[in-house]
Amino acid sequence: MVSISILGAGKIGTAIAKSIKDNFEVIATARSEASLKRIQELGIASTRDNSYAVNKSDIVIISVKPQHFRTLLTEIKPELWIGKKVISVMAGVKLLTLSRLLKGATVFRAMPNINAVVGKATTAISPQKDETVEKIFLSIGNVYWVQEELLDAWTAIIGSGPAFLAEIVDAFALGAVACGMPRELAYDAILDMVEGTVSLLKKCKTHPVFLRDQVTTPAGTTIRGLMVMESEGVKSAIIKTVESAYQRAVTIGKEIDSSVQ
Ligand SMILES: NC(=O)C1=CN([C@@H]2O[C@H](COP(=O)(O)OP(=O)(O)OC[C@H]3O[C@@H](n4cnc5c(N)ncnc54)[C@H](OP(=O)(O)O)[C@@H]3O)[C@@H](O)[C@H]2O)C=CC1
Ligand SMILES: O=C(O)[C@@H]1CCC=N1
Repeated sequence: MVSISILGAGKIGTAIAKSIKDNFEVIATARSEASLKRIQELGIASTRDNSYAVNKSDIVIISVKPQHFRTLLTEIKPELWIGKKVISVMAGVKLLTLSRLLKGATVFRAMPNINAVVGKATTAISPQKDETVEKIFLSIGNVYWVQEELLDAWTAIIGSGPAFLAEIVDAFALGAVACGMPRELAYDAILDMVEGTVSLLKKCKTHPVFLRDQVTTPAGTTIRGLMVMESEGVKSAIIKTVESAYQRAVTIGKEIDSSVQ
């Protein structure tokens, strides 16, 4: 069985570990006792010793925060990277940086999202297709092989996207409460509506603007709401939201690259 170590089994690392543990031999690392215990309780081997984990495995997934990457590296003997496949899910950290630091390893950069927790992640991977790497990420959802140039944008839209959508759902719920709807009913109904809208957009492959126009009755309710969205700059705010997250991914990449020279 192919063995995989997951260095930094937090939110994303644990979601991956849970999904692959039946098909791969998995060992996960963390720093705190609480995290190590949490991982063990899921039936996954855990250790604080990153060198031990890397030494034991064919494939290594690095899922610490980018800011913790440098410290992580100091804990692993450099010769242990030789011959390993190493997949980083860290935001921003470039393949060039990885291959410079992990000498002798074949490096991949992947960007999943938190939907991995329910097997619905949308992961982009670079640089070139590898069957085993693909199998790992197919176990948490859909996989797209893309050029690395797209990964910072992917991070902003698909990686951070669930947080942005959650904010929008919450805003809808507050609107519902403002109109007198009970909060719990509102959340259930809004999530159904979001799911249905996504199905419609996917099934009919319609442009979102076409769907919008189908809903918008002349002198009806929707146009009044759309007028507010327009005057409040909602679309522009969302474009800027994504662009700002993208810029941060680019900056993280530069910061990490210069901090590990
Ligand atoms: N959260 C998300 O939605 C997404 C995150 N990512 C990327 O995934 C990475 C992890 O994010 P996330 O899971 O949210 O973060 P978490 O903080 O949940 O997880 C990070 C984990 O790393 C562990 N850790 C830190 N330093 C070390 C070390 N030296 N040795 C071993 N373990 C260590 C921490 O251990 P302890 O718990 O003991 O402190 C923690 O469990 C980031 O680089 C992020 O950019 C990518 C896509 C989506
Ligand atoms: O916020 C972050 O930096 C990470 C990357 C994508 C989602 N969370």
